[in-house]
Amino acid sequence: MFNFISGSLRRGPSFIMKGLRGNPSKNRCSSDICDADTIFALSSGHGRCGVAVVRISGPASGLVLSSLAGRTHSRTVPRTARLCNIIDPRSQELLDRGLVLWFPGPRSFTGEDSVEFHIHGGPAVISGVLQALGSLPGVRPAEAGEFTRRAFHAGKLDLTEVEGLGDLIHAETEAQRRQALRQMAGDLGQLYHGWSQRLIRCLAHVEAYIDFSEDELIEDGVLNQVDSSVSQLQKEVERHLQDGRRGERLRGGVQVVIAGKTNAGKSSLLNILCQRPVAIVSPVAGTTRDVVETHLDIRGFPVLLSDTAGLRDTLDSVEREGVRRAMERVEQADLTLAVLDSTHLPKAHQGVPHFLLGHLRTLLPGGEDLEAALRRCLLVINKSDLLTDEQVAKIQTVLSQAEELPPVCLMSCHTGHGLDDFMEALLKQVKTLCGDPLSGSPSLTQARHRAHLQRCVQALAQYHRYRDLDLALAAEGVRLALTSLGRITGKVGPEEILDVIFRDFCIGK
Ligand SMILES: Nc1nc2c(ncn2[C@@H]2O[C@H](COP(=O)(O)OP(=O)(O)OP(=O)(O)O)[C@@H](O)[C@H]2O)c(=O)[nH]1
Ligand SMILES: [K+]
Ligand SMILES: [Mg+2]
Repeated sequence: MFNFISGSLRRGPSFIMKGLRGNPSKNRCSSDICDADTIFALSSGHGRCGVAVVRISGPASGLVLSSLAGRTHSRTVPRTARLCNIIDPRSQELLDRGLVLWFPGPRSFTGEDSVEFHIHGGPAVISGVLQALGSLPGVRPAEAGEFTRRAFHAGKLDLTEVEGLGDLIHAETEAQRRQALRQMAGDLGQLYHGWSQRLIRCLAHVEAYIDFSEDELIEDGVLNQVDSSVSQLQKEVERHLQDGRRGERLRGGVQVVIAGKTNAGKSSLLNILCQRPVAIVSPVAGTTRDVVETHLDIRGFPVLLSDTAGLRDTLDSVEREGVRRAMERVEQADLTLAVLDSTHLPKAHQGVPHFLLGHLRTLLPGGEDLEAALRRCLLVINKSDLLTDEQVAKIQTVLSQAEELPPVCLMSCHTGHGLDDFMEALLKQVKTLCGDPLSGSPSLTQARHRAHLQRCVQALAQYHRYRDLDLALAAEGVRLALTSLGRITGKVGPEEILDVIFRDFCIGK
């Protein structure tokens, strides 16, 4: 597409470097730490355990190996476990017998020379080995996250991968683990990296146009191509942003609130879901006042479940505060379980759907439209054991025909009738709210990603706004968009732009 460019390199590529500084060979990080130190840490969990792993990284790792394991690294096969006596270099006392692994840089997690000791997990063994390590010159305990930070500095991981690793360590449910693994494997980083590559190309072309179009070295069509690339990218980023917060929700847990009138059986439902008596259940209306929260794993999906005070008008100021908090929770919730006492339904069954809609109207937040609120709701008609079989059958028939209602479950916390159907309905909603972490394009998982992506979209709009007014300002928009993406991955270096210049512009050279 370019007909030029012998002239471009004569002028030099400095035009492209504006605003992009930094060490081109490494990822950048806000605080620069001294990587000359060799660091060590207990990498397995604290407390008594069968095997503990102590990790060492840095230039003195070879010294550590010879001092504690009596072997020089030149005699040690890399990445192969070997049973050794582990000795205290000060006293030559035997500390333990364990496995030793040698990872010469750059093929290690941090990119530096590294060693791992797999030792017995008793506190005295661990502290003996840690003290022996600390006695060596140039070797010190690691700061929190320092191994990962070194891996980032060495370009082994981008920021999204670092976050994925952190999420994996904290993942409590299967779906969270899947999402974290995917992010750690670089799926999200690659998506953003791909977008960055396209923007770099756009920027390079606009800058080149600014610098060389007067010399008629560039075809006119170049800017039109940039226009459509920027528009296309803008659409993709916007689509990625309109994910209903699925990835963030899966990472942080789905907020589910149980709400309804007093004595509907809300706390009974909470206790069934948790399979233990978390909240007090009693026939006294107004038993629950505070919000009672528990974490649940619903078939691999994380849920933060809250039981709330029953809704009623009351003069009791403490209960009123409870009701206020309940309403607040409903407003913030991803999903509301609206619980109702089945004996309160109208006797004329045809009137049930209308009655239920009226009930939901009083319960769900008034600010947004009811339809949107209904999508985030599951109706639970409790105490079915107090109805006759005939009544249950009639209500179920009426409900199955009521299309305007959210999913409804007729059940009993006392007998467990309808509980399986309720669990299925709940799982379905939770799954929809979290999405499938393995299918489709990877989800953004943090508010930080969202903020930078929103800035990216705004910056791309700046390109369009100034395209015909001031090309330099338009280019600045692309540069800002690029920086926003770079902030997510932690990667934005001039070398990437130089690559494009050399690849695209130096035809035949
Ligand atoms: N028959 C019957 N009684 C139930 C059922 N579920 C709950 N109850 C009873 O209903 C009463 C109220 O139950 P709770 O779970 O305390 O109701 P709640 O909605 O939390 O009440 P508040 O916290 O006061 O708003 C208790 O006596 C429960 O034993 C049910 O499925 N069938
Ligand atoms: K009660
Ligand atoms: Mg209660």
